[in-house]
Amino acid sequence: MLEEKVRAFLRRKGIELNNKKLLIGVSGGPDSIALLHYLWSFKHLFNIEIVAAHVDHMFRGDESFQDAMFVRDYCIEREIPFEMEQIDVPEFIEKTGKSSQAAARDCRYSFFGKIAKKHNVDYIALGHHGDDQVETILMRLTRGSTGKARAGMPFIRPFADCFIIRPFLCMSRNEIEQYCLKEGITPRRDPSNEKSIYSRNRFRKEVLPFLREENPHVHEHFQRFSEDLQSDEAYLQELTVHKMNTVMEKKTDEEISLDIDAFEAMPMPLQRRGIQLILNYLYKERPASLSASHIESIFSLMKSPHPSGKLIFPNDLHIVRSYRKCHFQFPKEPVQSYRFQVSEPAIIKLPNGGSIIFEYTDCPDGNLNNDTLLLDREDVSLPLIIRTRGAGDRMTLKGMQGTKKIKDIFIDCKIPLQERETWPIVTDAHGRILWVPGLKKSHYSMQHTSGASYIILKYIKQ
Ligand SMILES: Nc1ncnc2c1ncn2[C@@H]1O[C@H](COP(=O)(O)OP(=O)(O)OP(=O)(O)O)[C@@H](O)[C@H]1O
Repeated sequence: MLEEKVRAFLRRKGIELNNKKLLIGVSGGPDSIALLHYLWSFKHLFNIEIVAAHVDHMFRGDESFQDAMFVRDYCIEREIPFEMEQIDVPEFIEKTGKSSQAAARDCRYSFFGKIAKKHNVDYIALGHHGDDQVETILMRLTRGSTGKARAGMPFIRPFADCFIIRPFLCMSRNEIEQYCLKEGITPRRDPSNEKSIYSRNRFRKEVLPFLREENPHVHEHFQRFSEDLQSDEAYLQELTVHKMNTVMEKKTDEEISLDIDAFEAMPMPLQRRGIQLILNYLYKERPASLSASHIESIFSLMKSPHPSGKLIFPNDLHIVRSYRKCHFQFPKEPVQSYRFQVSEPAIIKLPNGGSIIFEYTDCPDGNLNNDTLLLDREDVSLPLIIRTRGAGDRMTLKGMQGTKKIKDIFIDCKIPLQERETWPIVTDAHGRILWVPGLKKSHYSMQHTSGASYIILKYIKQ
């Protein structure tokens, strides 16, 4: 019996309808009219308040208006408050370019949200049933969905300050039809439910009969599968968030950097979810063209024997591997190359976020590491030039014979590709490279010898 099964299902899901207010989305088809009837007939027993809501999508002219009238009349006869709206979905499709199903859904849900607020309801109940669930799961698996999308429709989810629930997920289409017959309800039939142009209808007609033949209770097993997968998924998701916070750095809303070694030490199921997490964070709206093969290509990039490489994803998301780091970012405005001249004490702010401090000193203190350069005031030709790298730049390193390419210094010091473009280089007035701040000094750099007068340059990285 439908009544007992639904009550047991709601009990198992921990939903207490007593003293609650519900909005029911009623299309006039068998499932939602049966749901309305079911909740209405238990109104006093449950002590619930119900409101019915119908949207005329204006797809089928007078026929769809008659659906609305059917639901309205049903409600008037039973003194059920009724809300309806005619929404010009064909016009909405024209404006947005959405598919007819997606457009109708968007319009419907925004109406539900509005009416749910108006009546201050606890739940919005929809008529999706177990066969819808089987179709949804199979369609999503066939299309290649990931994560919790594979689990189909949730029984409950938050929506517009209340919750959407689907009390009929435990029932088959056939059981609902039987209930309608028993209760003397003659639902409206939407002819588009028969059209094979819709993928759902093909699953309904071709796949469902086979499964039902194999096992008449197939929808119950799919529903269990859906619930188990959703709870496993929620748990793994929580673990993933926790772990990912230790291996990635959110630099901005549009940039995340990942430590590859720490990431690869995570268990594989968390790695896959971790990548999804990054993509969901960066893509505010996930592009439809993003597929499982994109995720695979990120793993290949990180595992590649080459220390650097780049992928370009939909909407121009760049994924750049540089040594043991992987950067996910939407490219910023390209940073222009720069060139500053300095011949007296000053602080030069660099476009890469760092700065260089120019000072005079007779008595430098502190340790003279690669972030500090000491020059003899008598020897150096001013102005000093602070600029980005140029093709063929070379310098003579302190304590070494011959010259070395600046490019090789960046490679030896494992400076990520994108940082090299904006890294400062300091030369004297003749263009001789004196210093690659933070990395290497040339043989022009001095050790402190008392008595002389110096220029001291300090590099403060971002
Ligand atoms: N035009 C509508 N107005 C109000 N609610 C709707 C409308 N269309 C769908 N719904 C709600 O969304 C649920 C799922 O819709 P879907 O389009 O998948 O099914 P349906 O074939 O319309 O189902 P039904 O047999 O209830 O007509 C319906 O059961 C109903 O609760």
